[in-house]
Amino acid sequence: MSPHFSLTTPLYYVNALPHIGSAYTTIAADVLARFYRLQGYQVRFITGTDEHGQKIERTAQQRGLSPQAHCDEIAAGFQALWQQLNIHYDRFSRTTSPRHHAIVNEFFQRVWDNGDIYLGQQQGWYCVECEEFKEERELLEGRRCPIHVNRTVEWRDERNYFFRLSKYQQALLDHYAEHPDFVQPPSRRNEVLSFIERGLQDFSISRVNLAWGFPVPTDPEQTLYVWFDALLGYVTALLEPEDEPTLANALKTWWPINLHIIGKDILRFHGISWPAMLMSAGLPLPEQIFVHGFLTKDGQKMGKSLGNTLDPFALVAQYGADAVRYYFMKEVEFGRDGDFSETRFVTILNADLANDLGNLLNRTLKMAWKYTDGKVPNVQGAAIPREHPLRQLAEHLSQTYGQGYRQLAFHEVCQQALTLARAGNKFLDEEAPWKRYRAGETAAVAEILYCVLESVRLVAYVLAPIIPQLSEAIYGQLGYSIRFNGSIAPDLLGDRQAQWGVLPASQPLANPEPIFQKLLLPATVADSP
Ligand SMILES: Nc1ncnc2c1ncn2[C@@H]1O[C@H](COP(=O)(O)OP(=O)(O)OP(=O)(O)O)[C@@H](O)[C@H]1O
Ligand SMILES: [Zn+2]
Repeated sequence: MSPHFSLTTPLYYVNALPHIGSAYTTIAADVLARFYRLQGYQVRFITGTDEHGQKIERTAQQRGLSPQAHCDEIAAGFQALWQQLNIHYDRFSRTTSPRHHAIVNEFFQRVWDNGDIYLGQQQGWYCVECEEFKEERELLEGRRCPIHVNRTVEWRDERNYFFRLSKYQQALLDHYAEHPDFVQPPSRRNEVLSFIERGLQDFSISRVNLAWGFPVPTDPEQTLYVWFDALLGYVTALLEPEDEPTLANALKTWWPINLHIIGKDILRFHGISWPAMLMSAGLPLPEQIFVHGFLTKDGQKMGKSLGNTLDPFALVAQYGADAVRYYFMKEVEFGRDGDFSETRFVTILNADLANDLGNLLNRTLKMAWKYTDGKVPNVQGAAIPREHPLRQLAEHLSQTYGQGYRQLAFHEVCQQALTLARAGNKFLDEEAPWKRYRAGETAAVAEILYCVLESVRLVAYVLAPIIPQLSEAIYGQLGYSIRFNGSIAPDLLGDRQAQWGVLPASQPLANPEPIFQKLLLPATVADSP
């Protein structure tokens, strides 16, 4: 049986349509899902929407809609964007689904039976946008949330059910000690660890005066806290459509989740509350949580609540899915913050995809039509000496790219692939096959063209999880009918295509057509000052 890999994005709040921040996490998860599928893994890639809580109730009210109608509309907006961005998720988990309700009830019961839920008095400052209590010392001047700097927090004083988080402090510390990679990158691990070391307090898992949520199973006067139910959306997503919605069914094949990809805003929920809840319910913990940085505008987190976002629908409509996917994977080191600039966007795409990669393919294909009869030159890749500069770089790429993906170092994978494309251009310039052809050196010309075409193929293969449509187009130009979208052809599975020398000698090539048109920076969408 092929190995399994399960991964999630956060389930996004449906307080507004998705923005580029939500797209960023989802692109990264899709890239990784595609990488693992190409490696022959069975993948379950989960995304979805988190639809309960006060924030949603209020937004629906402001829009004059019922909460459910509001959620349906926004959830459809998320799905539409994922389609445009060519995101191939396996499950879209919505926390208002009846099946999710059944899972939440069963999970609550386990935690209840374990004695970890009790009634207490909750007092504190609450950020509705975060759906989280904040400590006074975290707040900005004027009692504003540090993440939602345009919102003031609200005072709450109510009788709520609490989860005994403090009971799990030592168990969490032990888990972090035994699994040094549980939270990545290390800076985030240290951040969450020092938060645990400062001492954990029980947190309330119910609300009064809130209708939009699941009732607390043991006390329907209270509504379950949105985060208690939201995190369980990951579990519900593991059910097969024909399964009864029970925990046993949900957990039987895909649990524990291999990887949660999240932004740093929700690190404490994933690195502390979630594992403690799972421990209380007697379930194994997810293998890893990878925390990426923020896309910022003028140094501040872009967010739906702040309203300083970039519209991903417009960006994709203008530049195409692969351009958007490539830019964010290449330009922002995964784990760090990154500012978006449209000028930079256009510059990078033109340099990397139009020039270094697209133009290299195009000029080489044209030469192959002139000098080798529109076919891959009749050269055996294996016969190219190992010291050949392109073969050397290519073999280095095939040995390292997998680790790059597995470590979520997407920018490094892009850089290394581009290094090979650039070397291909330099090699062509230096070897000048047009001159050598005129000098009658046909064998040398065949070898030069073969090596460049094979390098382009390898770059396309390595980058296929990031730019699937472009990679498919490149493969098409090289005479393959292999698809990187939809179900994966068996000859793509495993690492075979990542090796040097795969391009078949004498394979008929397609007519050269530019695969990526140079982008213009329209004045109307130029960066604001
Ligand atoms: N600016 C951003 N940069 C990177 N990722 C982001 C950004 N904003 C949101 N995300 C992604 O979305 C997740 C949070 O989802 P949420 O639905 O709360 O979006 P949000 O835009 O932050 O909403 P709000 O502004 O109302 O808090 C983050 O953990 C991250 O995965
Ligand atoms: Zn907040």
